[in-house]
Amino acid sequence: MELKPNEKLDIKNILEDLESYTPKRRGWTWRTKEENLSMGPFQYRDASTPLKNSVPLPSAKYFGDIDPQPDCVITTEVASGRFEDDIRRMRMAAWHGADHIMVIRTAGQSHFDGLVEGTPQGSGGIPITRKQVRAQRKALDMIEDEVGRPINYHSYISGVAGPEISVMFAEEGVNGAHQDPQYNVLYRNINMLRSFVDAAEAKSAMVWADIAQIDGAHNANATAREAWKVMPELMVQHALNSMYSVKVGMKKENICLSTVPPTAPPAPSMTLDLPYAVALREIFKEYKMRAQMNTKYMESSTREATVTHVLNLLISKLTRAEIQSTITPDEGRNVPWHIYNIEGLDTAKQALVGMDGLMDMIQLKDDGILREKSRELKERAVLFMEEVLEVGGYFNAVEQGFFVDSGCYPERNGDGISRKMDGGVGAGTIYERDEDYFAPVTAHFGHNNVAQYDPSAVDNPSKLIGGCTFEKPEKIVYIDELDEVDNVNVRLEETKELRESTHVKPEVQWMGDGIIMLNLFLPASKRVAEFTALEIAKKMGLEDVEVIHKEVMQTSEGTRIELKGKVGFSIDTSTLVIPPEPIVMSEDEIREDIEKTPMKVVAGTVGEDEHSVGLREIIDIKHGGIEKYGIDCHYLGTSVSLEKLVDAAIELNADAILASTIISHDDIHYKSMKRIHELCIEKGIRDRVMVLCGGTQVTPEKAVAQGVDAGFGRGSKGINVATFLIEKRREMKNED
Ligand SMILES: Cc1ncc(COP(=O)(O)O)c(/C=N/CC[C@H](N)C(=O)O)c1O
Repeated sequence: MELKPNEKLDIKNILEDLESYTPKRRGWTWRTKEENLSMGPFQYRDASTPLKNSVPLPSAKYFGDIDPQPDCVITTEVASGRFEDDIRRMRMAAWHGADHIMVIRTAGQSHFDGLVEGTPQGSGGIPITRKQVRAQRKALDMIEDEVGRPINYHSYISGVAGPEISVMFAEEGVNGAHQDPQYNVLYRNINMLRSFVDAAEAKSAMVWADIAQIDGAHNANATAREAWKVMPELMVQHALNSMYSVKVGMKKENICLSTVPPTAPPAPSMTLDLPYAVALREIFKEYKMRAQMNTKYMESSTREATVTHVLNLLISKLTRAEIQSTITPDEGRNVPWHIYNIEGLDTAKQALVGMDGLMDMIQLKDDGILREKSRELKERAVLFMEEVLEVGGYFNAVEQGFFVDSGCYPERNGDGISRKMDGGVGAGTIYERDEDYFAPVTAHFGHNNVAQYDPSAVDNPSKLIGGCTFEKPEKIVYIDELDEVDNVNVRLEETKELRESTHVKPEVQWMGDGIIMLNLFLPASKRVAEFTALEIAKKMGLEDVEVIHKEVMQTSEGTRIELKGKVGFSIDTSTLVIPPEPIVMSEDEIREDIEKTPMKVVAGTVGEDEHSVGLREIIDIKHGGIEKYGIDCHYLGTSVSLEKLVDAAIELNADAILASTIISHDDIHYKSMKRIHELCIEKGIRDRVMVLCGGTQVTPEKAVAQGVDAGFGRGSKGINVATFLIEKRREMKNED
């Protein structure tokens, strides 16, 4: 099914016939670099092939709506718990430049000792199931065709059912996955021996399916007490998982090290994080870098998180990152919401495009603290690895609490995460394969006694059963639903009214969740402001109100509060009176009309307003202004008094007055409009002079309510104004 940009995704259509869906391709896709790409008035040195459909940055309108794409893959993490709603967010993300969709799993899935089936709702993530994976990969097939760039689908291969999930991912064409046995051990307390045996099996299936691997080192950043102190250990963790993967047969270009700049301001981030980033890339030259944004030092200020993210992006730019993972600015306060996934993506695109060509102009110093610190970190990492060997290897080192110790190795605080070799989930569940063990499957790791049945099948064991599910997808046992209540069909029924009618409710992550946000300032101390805000929200009729961000402006003078709350109603959009979009005449039609009947206008920025750019763009030829159609414009400049503007219209016998104002304090812009209208009446010209007013804070309907003929808000262009002038003049002529 081909998606149409002006039509919503049909989730029911995506769910149809999933039992026979097979993936279009396997493996990871990198972007295609476009050397010296020309876009609009510019040349780009670090860009990739542009998209067919996308949403440019807001300021792209100044440059012909260009939307250049950085050369690295850009990730967004999506997982609200309802995969059907996440599919819509994936489409929004793809239009904002994401080509790597990472699906967070429902809390604790790592401890499920088997595959989950059906489509249960998750918490903090999605229960990864075959049906849900198929639905999302099928949707991404359509979405990637719509935006014109392959999209990598990604989730996690970890936990007690790691191998089973890996096989399922290989069967279903999943393109990327986290796989790192150290994650099981340190963060999910799964038995270390089981974890590494499972990892060999899981990685083998990944190798067969060409799945790109991301490791779990970033978790040490997030878990350590002082994240900058685990840098030596991180390099050891990267080395252990990378080399283990190579030994299993994974190609190095599919091994992506998950690296997070460890700190954030007010730490002196660059002097701490950049040496580490340089050291890491010097040691792991042959591997890919997956740069993740810092999530440890992230509070509920989305602004602060965004600045930290931009500093993280600078580090990626100064060193290298083949995958740039974006974390939504609100990770510090909620499960990521639609709008924040998009903000994270736009932050990455904006910063990376803004830094296009940077490394052709600067280079990192070859001496000084950068190199000294980088060297020191590498030495500490080597010492760490040497001591691991001294104590008898990784498993012993884990038992002795080597990892995530908050000392900066070789200093130790003794507070590392220690696990017992014979402890944890899945302990004692490894069984030696019998001599006559045989599994007729592809990409199986370890001893598989095929020759006993057919020496010619040693490299292709599944030949003995005519192919396994990897060669014969029709052998996959597809289970649709297991739970009659907790499944997508029930959820779709519950939200049917909103999906299949003209009723609309606000939402942050789920269709119909009704949640909105309020952003307000209260001239009160933090605690008083918090409870005042809650009271305001209740009086507004919001339900389940919760403050999600408090920011002191000054202890007693004021506090900024952000809160969320639910609206209990929906709006039937079919009952709304929505004024038609202003139609735009063709340039030729406008020119012909002006040639036939010349037009003269006076224009100025009024009152005490010195902003001239907006009006100049409406007037000047080079901005596509109305002069290009032959309209005779008399521009009076800025801070023009209202009387002077009206008098000029009289002296010049103008057909129209164009007044611009950006300043909107105390609604001064609307008061000025009303006054211009009144002055034209008082001076007896109102019936023959058109009055148009514009500015970034102008709402057309409110402008007309002041008595003027038209208002033009943010984004208006010369052709909009010219169209109105022609049409209004025709209307006035017909009335005469
Ligand atoms: C190596 C590894 N395996 C599994 C999981 C997840 O495993 P559960 O399903 O048990 O939560 C993770 C999680 N990482 C955090 C995601 C981060 N926001 C990221 O972008 O990387 C992991 O790092």
